[in-house]
Amino acid sequence: MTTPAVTYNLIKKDKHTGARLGQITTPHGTFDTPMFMPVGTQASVKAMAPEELKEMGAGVILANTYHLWLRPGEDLVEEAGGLHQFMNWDQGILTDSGGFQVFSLAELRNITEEGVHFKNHLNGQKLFLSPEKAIAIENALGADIMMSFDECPPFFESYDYIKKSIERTSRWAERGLRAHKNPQTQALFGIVQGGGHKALREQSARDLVSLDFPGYSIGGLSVGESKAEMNHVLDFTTPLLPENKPRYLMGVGSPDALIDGVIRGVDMFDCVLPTRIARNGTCMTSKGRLVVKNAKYARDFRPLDEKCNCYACRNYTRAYIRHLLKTDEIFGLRLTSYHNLYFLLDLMRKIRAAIKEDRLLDFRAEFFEEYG
Ligand SMILES: CNc1nc2cc3c(=O)[nH]c(N)nc3c(CCN)c2[nH]1
Repeated sequence: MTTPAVTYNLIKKDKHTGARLGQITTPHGTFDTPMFMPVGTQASVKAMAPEELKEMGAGVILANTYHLWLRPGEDLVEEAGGLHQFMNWDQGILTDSGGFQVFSLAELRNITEEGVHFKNHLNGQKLFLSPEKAIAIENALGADIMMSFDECPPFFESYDYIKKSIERTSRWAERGLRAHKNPQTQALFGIVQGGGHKALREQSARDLVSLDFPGYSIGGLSVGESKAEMNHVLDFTTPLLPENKPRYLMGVGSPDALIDGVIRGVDMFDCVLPTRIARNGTCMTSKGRLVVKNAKYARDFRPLDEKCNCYACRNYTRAYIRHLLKTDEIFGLRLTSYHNLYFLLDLMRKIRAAIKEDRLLDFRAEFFEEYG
C-alpha cells in the first residue's frame, strides 16, 4: 500500500456541532484545519507576494487549470519545474479542474460523455476539455491537491438533469482516477454534486466514496442559492463523507458562511471574495463590510478595523487607504487585499481555537452580534 500524497488527521470533534479540528499533511507541509485557501487563479494571489501570504498564515492556495492551460500553458509551467517553482510558493497548492471555470467563463458549445466543447474566452478559439486532459494538465502543474473534472449544474436545474449530470460526473471522476499519473505526490479529490436534491447528493457521495478518493469536495454550491439552502444541503451532505478524510466546500466564502460551513463539518474553503471586493475598496471588518472609498472616511484616521492586527491596520489609516484608492495608487489595492485575506485567515484561527475549547457556538453568537 503506497502512502497517499495527502492524509488527514482528525484531532478533535467539537462537542456541540459537526465542527472538526484537524491537520492535512501534503508533500509541501502540514496545515491546520478548518482552513481558508486564498485564490491565486493565474499563479498569483492578486497583488500579494508569497512572503506576505506566509506572514498572514496562508498554507494552501488555489490556482486554476483552465486559466493556466490557456496562459502560459501547462508545458511551460512544467518546464519551470511546476507551479511551486514557477510562482516561488513552497507551501500547499490546490488546482481546480477547469470544469467550473469553463461553465462560468467560456461560451459553452456542448457537454458530451467525452467532455466539454467550448470557446476560449480570450480569443474564441474552439477548445475541448475531457477528464483525461484536465488531469494531464493538473499533473503537469504539479499541485499537491487536484480536483476531478466535474460539471457544476445550476442549483435550480431539474431533478432529471442533475441526476444525469452527477452520473456523468462520477464516470468522469473514475476516468480521472485512471488517467492520474502521480497519485503518490498529488492527491486527486472527488467532487460531490447533486444540487439541492438529497437523494442525488447521496447517490453522488456513494459513487465517489466507493472510488476511495483521499479527499472530497462539495461542489454545486455558492452558485446563487440562499445561505439557508446551502446550509441545508451541507446538513445532509457532509455526514455522507468519510470522517477520516478532508472535506472541501468550493467557492465559499463570506465570514458567516465560513463559520456555518465549519459547524456542518467542512474542513477547507476557498473564495475569490476577499481579494475581489478589496479591489473595489470594500473591506471585511469585525463590524461588517466597510467601503473605505466612501467620502465619510476622508478624514477618518483610524485603521480599517481597530480590532485587526494586520500590516495594513497596524500602519495605515482609512483616510490614507481611501486616498490611494481614489487616486488609483496600486498600493491601495495591496493594503485592502492584504487586510481582507488576513481577516479570513485570522477568522479561521479564531474558529480553530473555539473548537479546541468547545465554544464554537458561543464564538458564532459573539461574531454575528458584532458583524451584523
Ligand atoms: C463561487 N462559488 C463557487 N461554487 C463553485 C462550485 C464548483 C464546483 O462545483 N466544481 C468545481 N470544480 N469548482 C467549483 C467552484 C470553483 C472553486 N474555486 C465554485 N465556486
